Amino acid sequence: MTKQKTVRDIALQLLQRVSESGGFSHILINQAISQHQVKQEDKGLLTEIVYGTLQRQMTLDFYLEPFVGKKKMDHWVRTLLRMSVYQMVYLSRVPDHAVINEAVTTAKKKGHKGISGFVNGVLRNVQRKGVPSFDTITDELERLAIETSHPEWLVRRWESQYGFDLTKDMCQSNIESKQVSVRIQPMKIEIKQAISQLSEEGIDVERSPLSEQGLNVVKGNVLHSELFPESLTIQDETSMLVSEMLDVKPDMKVLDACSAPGGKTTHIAEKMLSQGEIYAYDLHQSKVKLINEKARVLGLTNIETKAYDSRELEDNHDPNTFDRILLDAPCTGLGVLRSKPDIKYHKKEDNIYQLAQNQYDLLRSVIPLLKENGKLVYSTCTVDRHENEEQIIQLLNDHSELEIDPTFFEELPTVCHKLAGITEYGIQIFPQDFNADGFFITRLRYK
Ligand SMILES: C[S@@+](CC[C@H](N)C(=O)[O-])C[C@H]1O[C@@H](n2cnc3c(N)ncnc32)[C@H](O)[C@@H]1O
Repeated sequence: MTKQKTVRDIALQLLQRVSESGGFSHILINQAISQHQVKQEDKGLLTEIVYGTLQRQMTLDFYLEPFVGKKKMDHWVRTLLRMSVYQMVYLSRVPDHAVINEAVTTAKKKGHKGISGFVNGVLRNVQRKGVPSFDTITDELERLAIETSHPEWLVRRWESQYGFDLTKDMCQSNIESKQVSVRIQPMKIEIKQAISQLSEEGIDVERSPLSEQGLNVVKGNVLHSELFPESLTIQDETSMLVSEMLDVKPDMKVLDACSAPGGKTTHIAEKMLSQGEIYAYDLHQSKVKLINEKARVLGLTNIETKAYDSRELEDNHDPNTFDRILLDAPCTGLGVLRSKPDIKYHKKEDNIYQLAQNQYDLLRSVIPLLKENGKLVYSTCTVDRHENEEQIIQLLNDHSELEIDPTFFEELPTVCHKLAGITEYGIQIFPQDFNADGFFITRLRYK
């Protein structure tokens, strides 16, 4: 790290960039770590400050309100106050005086004496008087929104769709850290062997109940394992469940219509033991390259990629072609707010309806390509009935020749059978169910 850039300087810069560009925080963090050569021991603190401040942005503004009122300030000053209060309230290992001193130094460097005096005054007041209590908010949905830092429209929408208790659990789980999981490449290592090698490397894992290739990390950093990345891929276990439910066999012809960056495509390819054929499409060449790179690292050769608009695949493939189709559709991503907390501040309710139209167009365009005895999995990483169950209801209305594959429910892992999100149209997995990403998954077939 260069001398003049401290971890907190980098954190401030990153938070500014995320809010200005709406860019994804995990990508920016990784770039900053390599660009500033952040030391190993500082990576954790940097990640914690950036994610924590983003994850709790609305809560932090609520905490600051009595001390700053409606005062106009530059965006970077607000960001500096937010990240400082985040550390004072949530990071017990960092002493308050150190946080305040560093914030004041940054304010002096970036602004002028007046600003550093203001930052000093606000933070010392927070330290002396403490942050306000949520009990002052009488409306329970507004309180939940502020307490867990979710936009109020979203909390109200979830409550109307899933009820208060589920919504509360979901909001709470969205601000906690989630389970890290990995998928083994079974052509390179057997799962038992992977468990014992990881254990020798000081990494404790448990088998995932959702995928036979999945391991949940209990202790240690898998990125440091010798098995990574050729034999291990980082992937949420709920995401693994999607490819499991596609029920592929090695000799099949498979379409993955929205496939970048290739997490599920490569899982499917592994399940097919790199045999058969997978056609993996995505809109842009730059994204398609990511799939090729993943496949290369994992040694998979049965994937043919192409930049293509999957709403027009009928021009590229004959009807009745594929044994299996996966449509892992572009969506609002409301199930992955823990990894991408910026989504909750940028997405608007209208986006749900815009994306739903796109999802439906994609669904309608891939259906004719399914073989008569084929299976089509529709999935999203979002939690919203309009993008999920309601799409399927509409599709079944418009296509009376289709039905939900009844064997889908039988094949779901036992741990899923009693989940609150199971309906006759598929399964909605909430983030709190497995401490992992929220997903909707269903499977269709011809009657
Ligand atoms: C949820 S992501 C897919 C994630 C991927 N299945 C994985 O597991 O790594 C949805 C993808 O759909 C792509 N997409 C959006 N509209 C599309 C279209 N009309 N045709 C093809 N791909 C599209 C997006 O670029 C995005 O990469």
